[in-house]
Amino acid sequence: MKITILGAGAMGCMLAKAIESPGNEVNLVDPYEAHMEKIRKDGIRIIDRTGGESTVKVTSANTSSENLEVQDVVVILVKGYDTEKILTENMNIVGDKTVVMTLQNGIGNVDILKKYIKEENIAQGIMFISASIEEPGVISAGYDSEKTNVIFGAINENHDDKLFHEIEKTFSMNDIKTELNPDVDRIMWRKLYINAIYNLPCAVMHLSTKYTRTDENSVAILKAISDEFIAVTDKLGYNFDGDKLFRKYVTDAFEEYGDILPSAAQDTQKHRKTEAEFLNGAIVRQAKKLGLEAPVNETIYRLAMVQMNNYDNMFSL
Ligand SMILES: NC(=O)C1=CN([C@@H]2O[C@H](COP(=O)(O)OP(=O)(O)OC[C@H]3O[C@@H](n4cnc5c(N)ncnc54)[C@H](OP(=O)(O)O)[C@@H]3O)[C@@H](O)[C@H]2O)C=CC1
Ligand SMILES: CC(C)(CO)C(=O)C(=O)O
Repeated sequence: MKITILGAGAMGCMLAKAIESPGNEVNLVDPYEAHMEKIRKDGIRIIDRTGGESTVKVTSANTSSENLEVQDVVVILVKGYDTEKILTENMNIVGDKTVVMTLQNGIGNVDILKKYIKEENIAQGIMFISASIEEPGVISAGYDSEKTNVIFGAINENHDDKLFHEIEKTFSMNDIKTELNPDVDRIMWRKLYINAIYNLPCAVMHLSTKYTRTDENSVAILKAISDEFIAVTDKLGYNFDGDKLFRKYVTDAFEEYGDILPSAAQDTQKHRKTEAEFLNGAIVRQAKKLGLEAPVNETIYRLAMVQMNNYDNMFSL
């Protein structure tokens, strides 16, 4: 299978690890020239946070897709604010049957894909991996190889089911497990719960997950975000158990992501944009559509926007 990953940052490189096998062509496209050059020369070095290292070899790693043919699958793994740009820049590798898949966090990327791609060719999903670029060509990552790490699904019943099952196999070549799941919409909202309580709150508080869970004022904010999320998702018909989710991810020890810097906090540290629109911003948009209010999500979203619009104007701590 010919697969191109548009956006070969932390998660794009982890997906390359999932696909690498002699039968597959894996192409990376990313504007980070030094990163692409290092990967072309030495492959991707992946440092597992629980110990161990591996090297992933890809077919090509370039800043542009101009030399690539039409692909079987194109996966978008840039940050949400770059989705439209990267897709429109690379339509040369998208053919009539190419599956275009978003594995980005949050809600809203599919609506962007729908503007350019037939619905039966769109796939959406989510990755249960935490990773960051340490230096060009080097990724540090944490994931549980006993669990499913990537879940994806179709958005339209007229999709090519055989091809989607082939993709499931192709994306499970190594110790990263990928699952095709008909309930992917619900799973994406369920993942948004974790991102909504941690990504922007950690970004605006400048704290890792551990300290947002141990300060009582912060816990009160996380609880309010959680309650509003549950009101919205109840109205969408998902009926998540809010108390159980809050206990699992906030009150009790949260081993998987015990003390990490979520991707939006990493972005803030580097004075980059965050995916605010696709995280708490998406909850606010959905609440409005449903005639609900989500004032705490809206405040966190707006604080994150103020912060990312004013990196140059801030005093330092
Ligand atoms: N990191 C994590 O732990 C997790 C991240 N996610 C999600 O995965 C997605 C990707 O995040 P992540 O891998 O962390 O992000 P990174 O910042 O590590 O990587 C994104 C990459 O996309 C590149 N890019 C941006 N615009 C373009 C373009 N026009 N053409 C080609 N490449 C482009 C970026 O380059 P440049 O830097 O030059 O802009 C960057 O290298 C996000 O939706 C995130 O929320 C999900 C789970 C966990
Ligand atoms: C849940 C978490 C924090 C790690 O996978 C994440 O999705 C992110 O960092 O954006």
